[in-house]
Amino acid sequence: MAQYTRVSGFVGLITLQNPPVNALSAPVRQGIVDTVQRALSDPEVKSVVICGQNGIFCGGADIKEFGTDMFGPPLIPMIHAIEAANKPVVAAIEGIALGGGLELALGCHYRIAHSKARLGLPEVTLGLLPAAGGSQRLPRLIGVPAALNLITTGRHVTAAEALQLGIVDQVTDHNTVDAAVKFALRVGGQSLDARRISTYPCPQQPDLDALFEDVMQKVRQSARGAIAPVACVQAVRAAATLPYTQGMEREKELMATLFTSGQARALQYCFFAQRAVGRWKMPNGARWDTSKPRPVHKAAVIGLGTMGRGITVALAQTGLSVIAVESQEKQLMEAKQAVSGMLERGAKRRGVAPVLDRISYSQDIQAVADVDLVIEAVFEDMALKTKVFRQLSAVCKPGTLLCTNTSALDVDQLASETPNPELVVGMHFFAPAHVMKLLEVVYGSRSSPEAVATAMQLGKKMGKASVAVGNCRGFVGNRMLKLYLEQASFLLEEGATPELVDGALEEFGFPMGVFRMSDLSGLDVGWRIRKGEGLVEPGMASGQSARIRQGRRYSPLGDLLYEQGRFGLKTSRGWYQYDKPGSRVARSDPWVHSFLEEYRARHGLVARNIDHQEVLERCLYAMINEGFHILEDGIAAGPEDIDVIYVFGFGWPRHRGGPMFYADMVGLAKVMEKLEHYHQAHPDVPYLQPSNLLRKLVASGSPPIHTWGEVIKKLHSQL
Ligand SMILES: CC/C=C\C=C\CC(=O)SCCNC(=O)CCNC(=O)[C@H](O)C(C)(C)COP(=O)(O)OP(=O)(O)OC[C@H]1O[C@@H](n2cnc3c(N)ncnc32)[C@H](O)[C@@H]1OP(=O)(O)O
Repeated sequence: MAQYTRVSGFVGLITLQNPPVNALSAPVRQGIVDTVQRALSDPEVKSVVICGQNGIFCGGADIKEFGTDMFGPPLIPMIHAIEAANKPVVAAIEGIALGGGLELALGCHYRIAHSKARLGLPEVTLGLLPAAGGSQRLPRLIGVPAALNLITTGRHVTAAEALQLGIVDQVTDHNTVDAAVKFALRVGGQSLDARRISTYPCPQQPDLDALFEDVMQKVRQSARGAIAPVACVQAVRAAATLPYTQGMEREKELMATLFTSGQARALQYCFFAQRAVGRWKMPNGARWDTSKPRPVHKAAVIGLGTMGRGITVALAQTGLSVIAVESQEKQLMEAKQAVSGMLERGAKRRGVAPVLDRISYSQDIQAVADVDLVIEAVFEDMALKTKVFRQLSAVCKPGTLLCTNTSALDVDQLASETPNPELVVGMHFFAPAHVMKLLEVVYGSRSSPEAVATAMQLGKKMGKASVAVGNCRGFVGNRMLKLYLEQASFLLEEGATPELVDGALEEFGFPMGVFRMSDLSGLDVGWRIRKGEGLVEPGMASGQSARIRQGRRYSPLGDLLYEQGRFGLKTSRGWYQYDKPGSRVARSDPWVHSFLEEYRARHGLVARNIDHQEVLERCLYAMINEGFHILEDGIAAGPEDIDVIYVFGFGWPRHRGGPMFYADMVGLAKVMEKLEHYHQAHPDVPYLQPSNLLRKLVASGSPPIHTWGEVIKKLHSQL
């Protein structure tokens, strides 16, 4: 809807009304068309102001309408009518002007923004381009390089930057609508010839071809297979080289391809999934809207290794007072220096003062006596963590939340070491903890809804996509990752190389293949995890039974590399070789190839040709199948939770929506059939057998992903 009033005698004020973000739904578009017409036909009205209710201009097109039969007046003629008006139209931008919202403002003759407003064309993040003239008007207004930057990244700019770029005409700290009305009164009756952006020539740019070639190359590289950023460059190129009307034709043509693409569906699914995970629920019925978080002002971090340092930075940057505890003096000093460095670099990037004084350091666990929440981040060892939890229970004030950053260990076991197990939850951060956007909040069987709500709220404050998950080995992310890693190693045994496997996964869109990722995180880390699981047996790695552990197929390849001192990047040798320790440029290593050949010969394995398709199916479908087990077990509340975890924590390409969405796109029947095929070929790998839930979904006609919950509910009620 749009409300119309006449203010100050001569100004028609149009207010967009569609909470929460005044998205341009069909009724809003109809409202704009009607009210603009009314203002233009009223002889008393000399000028028009468009604003949004509740301090928000407009969040763009209504994303919920995409994929439905869209009705109502289309955006493009609506914006053209505003631009063509013979009375000045001023956009009063408060809060946000995003996507179609900014395109609407660009159709206005003037734009006035509040100093706290943010503007942008984020369509690319939804797999689209600004196709209501945004790709044609913005370059004409601010020049090609700046428009390319905004449109291909989708980034939001502040009002100050928008003013500097020339997107807005004025910024105010006061009431924006009042300022816009005053402005509208002043410009009423003035010529609008120079105010219609579509009539501007695109600012001249030296060597346009070279500029576009360079940008296209960079965009293709960073897009990792996403098509929208490439289409955005093509649309801006049309603005720079064609008259406006032809440019609009090109914009429409490019949008037609994007609009119905699987990538747009995936990206829009991710948008809503990211928001849906905030509405968490636990199998016992506890949920986000009935559970009250506790206030957290002061927190503590125990253990200042890599994870503890990152968590300390993340907490301090959120505005909390933090006590950072490390029992070893040397470690503590090193950590203090490292944390200060991280805070200073972060502050410099954001143009703010570093918050070093929010952190105090101590060697003594007694220092945490009065904190509201503790995050334990000591070495991944149950005995050590148990000891810390016992100490914390004795030291902390009643009601302190005790959180563990374990990546796989049993949260219930840790909780059982404390007198108040309801106050224990997992807060599983991902390295580097102050950078990575994912947080798994792990509830144990006795965690209280209040404890979960508090951890979820803290995660949100830290800017993390926080997902509540149940307690099992590896939770969601690492439980699925284990099978992905295993399949990759099996493929090496069967004839693949690290380069082939990584090539297939990087072509799929992962920023890094599995072996490059292992080199980065350290082969010693993986070895320690396997040792903790009782899988590494000294002297077994090269023996006859090396390839069977705990009754199942096992690949000791990672253990053998570890035994050679090849830990990855840190030793400059791993699955690849590196010029020096820490260098990130992975080069093929002939040693690894001969090692694999000798290994196969020793174990009587005959190398066969393996193609990219098989790599993807084996690695991804094994992981997806585990995702179905996780849903069946109730460890994740829905497929969105798994997908958000993979997109935000494991580099799953967002334009493919996450593993469960991908399975839906590929077709559940096909995923099941392939799993059956690979299980038949590898009967010693039980997890290749399709899960019960996958079978049930296929038997129910492969319903769309948003309805899987019903099948899961039915499955649970049968148990
Ligand atoms: C032929 C031409 C066709 C199409 C043209 C398309 C051009 C476009 O305009 S595409 C849309 C561009 N706009 C965006 O991408 C903005 C998306 N929204 C956001 O980035 C954020 O929501 C925000 C506006 C910055 C607000 O953030 P925050 O305050 O953190 O609140 P949220 O939790 O994110 O959102 C609240 C609530 O609003 C829903 N929502 C937000 N934007 C839209 C939208 N454009 N359409 C529909 N719904 C929207 C969001 O989903 C939340 O609701 P939930 O129920 O919680 O999901």
